Amino acid sequence: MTTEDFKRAAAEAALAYVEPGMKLGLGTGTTAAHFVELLGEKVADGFDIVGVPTSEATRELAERHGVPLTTLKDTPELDLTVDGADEIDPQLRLIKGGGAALLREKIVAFASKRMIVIADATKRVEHLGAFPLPIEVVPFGKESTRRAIAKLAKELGGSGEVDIRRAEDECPVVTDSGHIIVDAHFGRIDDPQKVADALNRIPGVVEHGLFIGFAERAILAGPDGVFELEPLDLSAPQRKIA
Ligand SMILES: O=C(CO)[C@H](O)[C@H](O)COP(=O)(O)O
Repeated sequence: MTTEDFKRAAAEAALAYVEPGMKLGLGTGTTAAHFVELLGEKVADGFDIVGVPTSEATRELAERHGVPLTTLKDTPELDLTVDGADEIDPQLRLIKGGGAALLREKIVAFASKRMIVIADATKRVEHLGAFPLPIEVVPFGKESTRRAIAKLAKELGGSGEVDIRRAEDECPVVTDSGHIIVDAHFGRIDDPQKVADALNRIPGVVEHGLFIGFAERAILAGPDGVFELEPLDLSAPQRKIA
């Protein structure tokens, strides 16, 4: 089986948590895309849900697959968000933003009563930080903001390398909300809340990719099967579900 198969298996397992009439947050990325596609199949079979996409890419995908959509303006409170992640630690603290959608992803997850993370098993880590932390930054003053983040990353033990994310044409990636993304090397993040608090104090930082206290459950799929992890489970995945 390939990584794509594992992502799809995790997405499929998450469907078990979707009930008729639910208002769903729809994540962004390749794993979330599997979920949206599978949801489309359920909708075609008569399943009644409505979704709020966390990016324009997810909006387009959902429309293509016939998933009914709404907005947070019309539906400010959601039942469940299903989204991917770049890293998941044993307390289900996450690094997100590899797909440059972290701001809308966090707003949608915060508007949801529950969040379930889906991923292939390689995303599970003991400590966050090997994946550079994506941070959404206002373009005005971006070099000053980048330097302030670099200083912080160094103070907290990282290499301090902070890169403006660029597209294939070398232009900075611009998010759906008109910001840029920087990827910051904090090294091993022992205290994610400390990093989050410090980043929130830097003017120009719109949001960062640390999701702390959001996920109630992670569904991970790998060569050993599909596992569920809950945040208080500080050891390895316990419950094999497929
Ligand atoms: O946070 C995200 C997008 O901003 C994604 O959920 C994260 O990057 C995981 O993506 P993938 O499922 O493609 O590995």
